[in-house]
Amino acid sequence: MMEVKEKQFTAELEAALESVQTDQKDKLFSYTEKINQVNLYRFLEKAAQLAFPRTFWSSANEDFQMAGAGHAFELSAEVSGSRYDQVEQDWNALLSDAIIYNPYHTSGTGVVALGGFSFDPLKPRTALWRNFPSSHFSIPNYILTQIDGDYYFTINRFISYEDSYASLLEELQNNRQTLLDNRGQQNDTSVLRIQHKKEIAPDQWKKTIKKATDVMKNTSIDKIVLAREVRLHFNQAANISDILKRLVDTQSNSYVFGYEMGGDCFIGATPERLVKVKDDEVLSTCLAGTAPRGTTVEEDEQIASNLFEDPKNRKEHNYVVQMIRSTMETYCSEVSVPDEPVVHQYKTLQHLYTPVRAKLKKEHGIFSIISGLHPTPAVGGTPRQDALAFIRDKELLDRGWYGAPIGWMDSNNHGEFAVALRSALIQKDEASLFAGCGIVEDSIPESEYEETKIKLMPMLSVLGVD
Ligand SMILES: C=C(O[C@@H]1C=C(C(=O)O)C=C[C@H]1O)C(=O)O
Ligand SMILES: [Mg+2]
Repeated sequence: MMEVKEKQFTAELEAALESVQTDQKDKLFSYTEKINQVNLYRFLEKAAQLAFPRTFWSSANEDFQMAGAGHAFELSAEVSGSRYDQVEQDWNALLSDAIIYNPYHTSGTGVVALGGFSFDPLKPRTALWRNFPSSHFSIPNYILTQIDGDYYFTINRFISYEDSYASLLEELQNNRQTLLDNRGQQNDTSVLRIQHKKEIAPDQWKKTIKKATDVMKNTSIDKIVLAREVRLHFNQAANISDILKRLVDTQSNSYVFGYEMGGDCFIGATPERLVKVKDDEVLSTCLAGTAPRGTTVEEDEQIASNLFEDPKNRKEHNYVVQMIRSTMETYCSEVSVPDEPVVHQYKTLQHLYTPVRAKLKKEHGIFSIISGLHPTPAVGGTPRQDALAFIRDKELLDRGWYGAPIGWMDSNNHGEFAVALRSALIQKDEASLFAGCGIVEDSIPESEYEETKIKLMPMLSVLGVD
């Protein structure tokens, strides 16, 4: 730390400790500084060496990235109905007492909570997701933020009145030094290989699709999203920071996330924004309807125009648009949705895409919108409750955090959540991958199966070779 900054830091820390002791109340202390460039993946490696659980977020165009180390404070709610309210209340309570030094007021610096929810709190949790509660947010102890090429470093420490100034200072300065030290061994050069790949009950999955299409022919259910799991076994423990880097490098137009809990890490590169809030500006995305990429430009364009014209894919997509538009109208004004989707291209596939823009009504925040939107018919179905009941009853998978909101929010009430698709739960030398499809009345099980394969490809390719 430069001399002048160090003085500032020690003065702020001292004042924070004094405030905690005077009020006899534990408080979160947060200190942000601007720093020179630091490699985010190296930061994550150092965090692992210090045994800190890690968090990571990279926005779709990579101009905003956060890497977190440790949990200075955790927000978690197991209650199902009001889990969004509970997290929001705890977050507001934490902020109301927090002692924040942050001259930059830049999104994603200072007191930032990263976290997410499970897909369906009413589905019994299995051992697979034992480390991931129904909702969990972390205010990391240390956050490295990159915005448009500028770097910020935040220290968050929950201070108790029993803490001593000298040991606090030593702890924070030592960790800061280790985490921001860009030297040391380069990333592991050993090659991760997939030794064993097991598709979990693919035939039964296809049968469930048939069941769903039968149900849709005879009831008012229009769409049900069904997902399946692939379990991998590697030659060695997977290196999380390497995999996150590979996802960022290879998956353009995608949010890359990582969330570590109890040694397991949920990672993904998802194309789907659920909601972004910056001041009163709200953005959401309708994404559904899928086709592969072509091998030539002509073939690619032909596939895209077929996708755009295809009634079955347009149907899948329109259910999402209708639902997101009506939900946004509840919480926002000036909701603007184009009449037609466009085709967006990703590494291995193309999607129908409709962006949504709106202005947040004063009485609402990001959590009201999340609670209204999740699960959209892109991951649940329509009508929502009937589709969810079918999934809960018939899908073999414990989705855990797959298909659910994952993201961040800060003390300026800025935040963004994506839908956790194209994702995997890494458990040392094993991993579970997830992919699903929007099933409508005219879905063909075999084609939906092929669709899941192209959705699994990006994750399989960064996790090694067969
Ligand atoms: C369910 C997933 O993706 C969803 C399903 C899609 C579809 O069926 O066309 C497309 C995008 C998402 O809405 C997934 O990737 O697992
Ligand atoms: Mg589809």
